Amino acid sequence: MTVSIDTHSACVDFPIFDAKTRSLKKAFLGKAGGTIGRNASDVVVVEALRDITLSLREGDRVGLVGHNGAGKSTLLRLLAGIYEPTRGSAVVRGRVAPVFDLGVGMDPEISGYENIIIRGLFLGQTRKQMASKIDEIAEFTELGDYLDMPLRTYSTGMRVRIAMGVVTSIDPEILLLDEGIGAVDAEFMKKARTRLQELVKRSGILVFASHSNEFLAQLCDTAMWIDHGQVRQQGGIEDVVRAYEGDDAGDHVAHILRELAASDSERDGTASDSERDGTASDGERGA
Ligand SMILES: Nc1ncnc2c1ncn2[C@@H]1O[C@H](COP(=O)(O)OP(=O)(O)OP(=O)(O)O)[C@@H](O)[C@H]1O
Repeated sequence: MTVSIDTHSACVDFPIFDAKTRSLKKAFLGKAGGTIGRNASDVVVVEALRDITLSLREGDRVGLVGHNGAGKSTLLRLLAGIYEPTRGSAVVRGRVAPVFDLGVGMDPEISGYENIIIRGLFLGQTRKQMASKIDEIAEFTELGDYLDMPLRTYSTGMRVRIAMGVVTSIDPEILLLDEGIGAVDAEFMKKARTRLQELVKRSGILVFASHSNEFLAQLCDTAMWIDHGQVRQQGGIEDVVRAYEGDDAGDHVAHILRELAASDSERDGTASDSERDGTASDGERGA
């Protein structure tokens, strides 16, 4: 099956039944957040997304940038099928792995091992697939005997290790990432970063919302600037970040992209086993 995402003039409104309507300034656009208005029934609504038309195909890696409340998370949830468009349409073909909240799908009363399986099922894997990956994931987490202990005995970072281990072990057709994944301790992130980049390479389509230009440059090719629920600009990641955040940020992205290209070509000279494996799984996926 070919993977694809197509939305046509998709809108998402959130009706707010208990809004203090007296203090509502009509047509006022703050810097953050979607437009506040009224629907046909005169109920106050937040227009989180307005007329989003986009078309993504296999191989697309799109970063979402924009102010707080611009609509990035709402767009990811629309693509994940968590929200239906209020108007317009959203058609998503392919197995979606939504990675929004690393804690979702984890049970504090069962062991780390059991949580690895559960979390994998939550992301669309089968029990058999998870059983074949569990040793490798366990090793990645470096949690040792803790994996037999109930999850409630873990620190936050230890839980994140489990979640990251599982997320980066799957083969998603459509990977939807919210930025929370950036919040891991630096040393572990270094190790997780390579796995995350490999995960993205295996995915058919990536849509990634983040405020970190470094992360965006590492994982995406193109970007989309969401502004008050609308697509303000779409294009190469450097251009979009430059338009959204200014020249310093644009230059920073350009610098990261140059560094990545340099280290890629350095590695290409001496292709490692993991790279050859990566190419092989690219070919296998989608069969
Ligand atoms: N469940 C909800 N009920 C009401 N309004 C909501 C809900 N979820 C989001 N919104 C509103 O929709 C708009 C878009 O929010 P969204 O979370 O998509 O923004 P975002 O771009 O992801 O922001 P951030 O960068 O701060 O994470 C905001 O105005 C927000 O207040």
